[in-house]
Amino acid sequence: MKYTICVTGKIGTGKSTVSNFFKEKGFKYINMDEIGKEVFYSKSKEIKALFGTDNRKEISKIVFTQKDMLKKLEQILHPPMLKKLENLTQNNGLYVIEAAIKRRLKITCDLTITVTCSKDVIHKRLANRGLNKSMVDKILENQSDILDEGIIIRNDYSLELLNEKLEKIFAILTKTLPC
Ligand SMILES: CC(C)(COP(=O)(O)OP(=O)(O)OC[C@H]1O[C@@H](n2cnc3c(N)ncnc32)[C@H](O)[C@@H]1O)[C@@H](O)C(=O)NCCC(=O)NCCS
Ligand SMILES: Nc1ncnc2c1ncn2[C@@H]1O[C@H](COP(=O)(O)OP(=O)(O)OP(=O)(O)O)[C@@H](O)[C@H]1O
Repeated sequence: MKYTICVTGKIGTGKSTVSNFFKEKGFKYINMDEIGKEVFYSKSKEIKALFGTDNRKEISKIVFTQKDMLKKLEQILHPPMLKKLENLTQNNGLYVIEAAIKRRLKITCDLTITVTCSKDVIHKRLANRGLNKSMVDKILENQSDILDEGIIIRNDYSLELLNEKLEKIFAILTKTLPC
C-alpha cells in the first residue's frame, strides 16, 4: 500500500515544520526544493550556458524578477525532478512530499495539505532566517498559483497550536489509512 501526502504553501508558511510532523510519525520525507538542488548541480553546464553563472543566489535574483527566465529554468529542472520523485516513490509506503509549487509540477497525492499564514507572519519568520524582505516579496509574486487545496492549515499562531491541529488530522488519518 502506498499513501502520499503533499504539503504545499507559499514561502515560509511552515511546510517543513508540517512535513517534519509526518516524518516523525514514520512517513518517508521528500523535499522537492532539495531534489531541485540535486538536479540543479547535475545540470550546471546547461544552467551556466543560460544564465552565465550557476550561482544559486544570482540566479534567484534573475528568475524571481523575470518570469520568462524562471520558465526556462523550470524547463531544464522540472522533468528530471519529476523523474527523481517517481523513482523515490516507487515502493509501497507512507510518503510526505513537501512541494511549494505542487500544482505547477502536477504532482498528485492522496491527500494535500496547504499551509497558509499572513504575509506579515511570513516576513517575520523569514527575517529570523536572514532572508531579504524584497526578495521574499519577489518570490511570493511568483507563487500566485499556489492555491488553497485539500486540508488548509492556518499557521499564524503558536507551534503548540499547529501541533494540536496536526495531531487531530493524524488521528483522523490513521482511522482511514488502509494500513
Ligand atoms: C531559483 C533557485 C536557483 C534559488 O535557489 P536558492 O537556494 O536561492 O533558494 P531555494 O531553492 O531555497 O528557494 C527559495 C524559495 O523559493 C521557492 N521556489 C523555488 N523554486 C520556485 C519556483 N519555481 N516557483 C516558485 N517558488 C519557488 C522555494 O520553495 C523557497 O521557498 C532554486 O529555487 C531553483 O532552482 N528553483 C527552480 C526549481 C524549482 O522549481 N523548485 C521548486 C520545487 S517546490
Ligand atoms: N507556528 C509557528 N510559530 C512560530 N514559528 C514557526 C511556526 N511555524 C513555523 N515556524 C518557523 O518559521 C520558519 C519557516 O517555517 P518553515 O521552514 O517550516 O516554512 P517553509 O514553508 O518550509 O519555508 P520554505 O518555503 O522556505 O521552505 C521556521 O524558522 C520555523 O521554525
